[in-house]
Amino acid sequence: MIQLDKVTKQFNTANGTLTAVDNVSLSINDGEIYGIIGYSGAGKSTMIRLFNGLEKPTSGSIIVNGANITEIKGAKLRAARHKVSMVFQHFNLLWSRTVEENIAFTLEVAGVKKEQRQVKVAELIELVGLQGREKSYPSQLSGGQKQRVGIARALANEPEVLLCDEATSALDPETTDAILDLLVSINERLNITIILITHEMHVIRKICNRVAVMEEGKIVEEGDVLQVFESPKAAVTQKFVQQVIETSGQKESIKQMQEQFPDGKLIKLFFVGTATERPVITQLIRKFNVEVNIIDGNISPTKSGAYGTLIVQINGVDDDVEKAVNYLAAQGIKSEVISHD
Ligand SMILES: Nc1ncnc2c1ncn2[C@@H]1O[C@H](COP(=O)(O)OP(=O)(O)OP(=O)(O)O)[C@@H](O)[C@H]1O
Repeated sequence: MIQLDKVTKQFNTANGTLTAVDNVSLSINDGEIYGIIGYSGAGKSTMIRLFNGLEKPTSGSIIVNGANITEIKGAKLRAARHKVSMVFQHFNLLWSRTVEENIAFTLEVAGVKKEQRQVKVAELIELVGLQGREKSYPSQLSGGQKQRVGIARALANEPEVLLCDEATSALDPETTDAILDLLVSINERLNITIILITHEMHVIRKICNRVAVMEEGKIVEEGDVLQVFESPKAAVTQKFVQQVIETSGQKESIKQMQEQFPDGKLIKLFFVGTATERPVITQLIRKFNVEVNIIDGNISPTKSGAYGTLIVQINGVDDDVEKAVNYLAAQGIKSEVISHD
């Protein structure tokens, strides 16, 4: 468990005191994937550096797995830091070393014997899916492969916490998804706590259990990812949520849709934590005497179920349409009628 209690970090600059992290309290459970999201300058990098003692808070306390890293020093601090590893946006690899030598480096520094190092490196290469690339140099790897090396290296000394500093921001969307999948499988296989910072809500939605939204050094909102998606309170959170839920169609006016589909009822369905494997729309057509056209939608999986919206046109006699809408409600799918015929 990681606990921050009223943590503030200030920097002295030429223009006076700058508060990068402002009175932040939060707790992160063992084994969860916790995301911190914010725009540039919100204080995310400073926050993540506080977790491994790279920055010292101006005030407040940080407890990582029982150790108050704001108070301990020397060997105790080094041991506590050992349990927290970091993955970087720009990989931070040693360019003159091969993949296996990069991963072995942390073990060399820790004084692990050669035979043990070789076993561990082989294990890590398999874990991150880099078999066959052991002898390659970083310059011969794709961005995604470089980040796999960065992740393997971070895991070499068997940390309890993995910090990811914009670990996918330098990657294209497909590679981002593959690296996020890898982080989830590492979290599940090794039961390691992952804390990531990002400016992309897609990353939060895809892999995090909980999220904290940062603005001007403060946590302005915090909670389960689905809950935050369902009812974002702070303006900045609403903006982030929009990033992932608006489809091209929904960005256009609803009025246009109403003109294009004048018959029946246009209904917006909200899927929040819904099991996507249930064929709800098929059941709707089978059970009721209605026709359903899917007009627009954006539903994506989160760690706790599907999240998103679907706009459908339901055609039929009033009574049947109403029954169909009630059926959806009974299935836990909220709906909003956006037009009547
Ligand atoms: N060492 C430092 N000295 C002075 N000011 C700093 C220092 N590090 C960060 N800051 C300031 O603290 C504020 C928060 O910066 P931080 O890098 O933590 O934000 P961020 O959310 O990570 O932004 P980005 O995504 O652009 O890195 C900024 O105003 C930044 O200029």
